[in-house]
Amino acid sequence: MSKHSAIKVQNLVKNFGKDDNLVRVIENASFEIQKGEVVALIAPSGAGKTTLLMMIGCVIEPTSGEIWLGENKVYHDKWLAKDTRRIRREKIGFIFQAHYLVPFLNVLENITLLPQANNVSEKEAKEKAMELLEYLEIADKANNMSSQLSGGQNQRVAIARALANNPEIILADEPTAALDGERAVSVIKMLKKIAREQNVAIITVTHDERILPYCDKIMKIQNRGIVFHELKEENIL
Ligand SMILES: Nc1ncnc2c1ncn2[C@@H]1O[C@H](COP(=O)(O)OP(=O)(O)OP(=O)(O)O)[C@@H](O)[C@H]1O
Repeated sequence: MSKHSAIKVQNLVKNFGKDDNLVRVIENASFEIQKGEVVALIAPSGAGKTTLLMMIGCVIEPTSGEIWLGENKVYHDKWLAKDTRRIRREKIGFIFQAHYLVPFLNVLENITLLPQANNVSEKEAKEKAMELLEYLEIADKANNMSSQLSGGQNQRVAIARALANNPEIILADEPTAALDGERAVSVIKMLKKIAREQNVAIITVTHDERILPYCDKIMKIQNRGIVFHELKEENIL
């Protein structure tokens, strides 16, 4: 296990159901993603992108195999940690296509919600949130409600929320799908900056060709396994 490794997966298998209803989604997938890397996960609908992301995020239990997050082995044919929610809270930031900000809380409150649930003081959580909003150039919206923000602004708030716990890994499920070209590129550039400056590994599920040139690698689910493509124009989709 190298100290630069953020995610390592070995012989991962995921089936849903059994007998006649058995659905084989992932079979013997093995790969490693380094800290600071931005990886695009692409595959046809139903190929298992969300399932793979949610297994890495300790949300869906694999059928078998091994998963390391940083230096911690979290899964080996069963969860090795008693409390997977805690791993999730401490190590992982999630960003979704729809931003899922809480509508009756303002921007600042949305970002401080999780750190406060993790026993960070209100003052400290707010300071960190303001720092993130400034970094994402949206500090002037701190006291606005989500409904008063544009799609791109809400998505930046969702990124700030995902970063609020200093995660080692960000898992994003189509974060730019709802955005026009310019905003999509601005969001992926932001994610790349975060990956580089904060040494965070990012996997982003995407159907969005516009953002691929900003990723370091493309990871595809093919024949229920994982293959990587370096980013050369002719390999894109
Ligand atoms: N809880 C479940 N029970 C049974 N089958 C499931 C369950 N969740 C997902 N599946 C099946 O697993 C496969 C992979 O689903 P998944 O949502 O991971 O695909 P995806 O690549 O993210 O698709 P999309 O691009 O359409 O979002 C699909 O065939 C789906 O029907």
